[in-house]
Amino acid sequence: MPTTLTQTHSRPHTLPGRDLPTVLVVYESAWGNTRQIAEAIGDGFGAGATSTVVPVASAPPLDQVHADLLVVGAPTHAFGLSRPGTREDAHERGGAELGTGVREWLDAGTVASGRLAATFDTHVRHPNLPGTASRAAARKLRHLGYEIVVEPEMFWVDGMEGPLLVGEVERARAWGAELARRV
Ligand SMILES: Cc1cc2nc3c(=O)[nH]c(=O)nc-3n(C[C@H](O)[C@H](O)[C@H](O)COP(=O)(O)O)c2cc1C
Repeated sequence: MPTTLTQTHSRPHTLPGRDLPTVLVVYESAWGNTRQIAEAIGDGFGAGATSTVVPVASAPPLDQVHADLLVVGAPTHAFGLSRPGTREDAHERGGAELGTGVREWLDAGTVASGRLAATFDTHVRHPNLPGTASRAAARKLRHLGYEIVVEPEMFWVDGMEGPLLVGEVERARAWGAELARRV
């Protein structure tokens, strides 16, 4: 079942006295490719966690995130995380108008309020450009004191607007399931 801001999963057979881990997936997306990946990652957690998937504009301030695992995803813009200018560029090319991004959300954080984090991005495969949003986000989270539980992961789109390459949604679901085993 897809997870959204308002929907959460709960395990039907929870052991008495053992709470489910909580996972917050925060994403940025101009054309919806990163959103699809974020939702598939949330699906991958299945009933093993209470997971919430939320666009960065609706996310709580980073300092108020107390999830057992924080997952952050963004489209790669200019070899890293988007900036106001690259988001404006995306909007002029037909993407959504985004008032803020993952860079600003992370930069507003002052301390790791959680312990564990993971990052992902969407990225054009051809040509294979250097620099990714997921590595930039992981650096910022590490700097705040988060432990990055797995290597930053890239998911491939066919071009500026997407679509995602065949199999990437399934790979994202599998990545979510793998993350669920790390919390
Ligand atoms: C201004 C701008 C700069 C971009 N720079 C890069 C880049 O450096 N490397 C890359 O692989 N893709 C780049 N892209 C393509 C984005 O990665 C692609 O638009 C994104 O993955 C789509 O995801 P979304 O639908 O979630 O916005 C760029 C896109 C825009 C709009």
